[in-house]
Amino acid sequence: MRDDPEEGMLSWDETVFRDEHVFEIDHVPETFDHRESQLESLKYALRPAVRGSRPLNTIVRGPPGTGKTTAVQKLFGELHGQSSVRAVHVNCQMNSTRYAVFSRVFEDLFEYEPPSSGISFKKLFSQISDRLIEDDEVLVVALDDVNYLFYENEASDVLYSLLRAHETHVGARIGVIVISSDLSLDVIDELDSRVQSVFRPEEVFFPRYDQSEIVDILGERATRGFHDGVLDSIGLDRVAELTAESGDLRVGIDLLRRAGLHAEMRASRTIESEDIEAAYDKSKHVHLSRSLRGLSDSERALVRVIADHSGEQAGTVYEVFHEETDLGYTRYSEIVNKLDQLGLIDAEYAEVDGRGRSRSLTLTYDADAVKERL
Ligand SMILES: Nc1ncnc2c1ncn2[C@@H]1O[C@H](COP(=O)(O)OP(=O)(O)OP(=O)(O)O)[C@@H](O)[C@H]1O
Repeated sequence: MRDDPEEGMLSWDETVFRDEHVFEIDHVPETFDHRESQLESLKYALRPAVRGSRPLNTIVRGPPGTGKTTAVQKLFGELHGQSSVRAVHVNCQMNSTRYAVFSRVFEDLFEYEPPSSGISFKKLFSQISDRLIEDDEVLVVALDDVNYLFYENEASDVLYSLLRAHETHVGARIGVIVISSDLSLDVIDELDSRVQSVFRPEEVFFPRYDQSEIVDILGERATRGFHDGVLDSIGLDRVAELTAESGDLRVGIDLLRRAGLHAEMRASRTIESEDIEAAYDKSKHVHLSRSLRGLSDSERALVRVIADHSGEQAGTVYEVFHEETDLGYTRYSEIVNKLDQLGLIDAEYAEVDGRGRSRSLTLTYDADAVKERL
């Protein structure tokens, strides 16, 4: 008897997923529970904009994957119906210079991109302000992942321009929501004093979800995403437990999706513990993947070198890096600092055999996991 090659496989139209899209990274969930007080505070800060005044500037802080972006996007979605408000969300990981941030705002207002060069920042800003005044709109800019502006030394310039707009462009009304997931970064403290004197934001904090909240949120997502009976409560509890280890809800959402795919690969119509454990090996690194995604070529090159020379002295690492990229020491030091601030490496000063203090550079993640994702 011939083996049936189809045996042990689900047919093309058999799947554990009812709607796989709900597990995608940019899916905005329909239900958004456990963030009532944060939404209230944000709404309070934004309310003046609806009446045509500048909103209260706000700083949103909290660890990764705690719903900060989603909360702001939900409220911006509601504001889009208001003719007096223009709400623009800027991802600072992707737009990490002042020119790039304002280009995003320009693009939102004019529905086309400004030239990437050949027009001065001043001109770009004037066009934005003129447009706002002409349309009688209040602008709210959400600077998401603002920590990236600090790593590039652009934060003070960006905020200064936005916050002083009503003085430099009379009639322009602009407010900012600054979002940071880097808890070691003291946003206000790190700004120039000229910015500090005009930036006194409201603060909204997003704590980690506790395990029962995670069960609740992921359970809702699983109900929408999987067919009935695919994931039982024991499986859901395990996913929540693994998610709570990092506190990043993204791990849990990714884990649900990968566990579903793993079950399908075994031709199973239900997710079992082996699917969850196997999937977790990849899902636990979603934060790492995200940090690596925004890096430039030379930054990636340095991560690669450190992965091969983890724990060695900064001077030794520099020699290898310079050999590969031809970049100088100043740029090298800047990149080391950025990778350190991103939590990808630990750059610690230590005594070296009586020769004074030097930094040693250590990768904070497993080297293979990093290299696989570069
Ligand atoms: N209360 C919630 N209900 C449903 N889904 C949620 C909730 N909070 C967060 N999520 C989901 O978790 C994921 C991460 O949320 P979000 O991107 O808003 O986090 P964040 O705090 O902005 O993270 P980061 O600081 O890393 O950018 C998203 O896919 C979002 O849909």
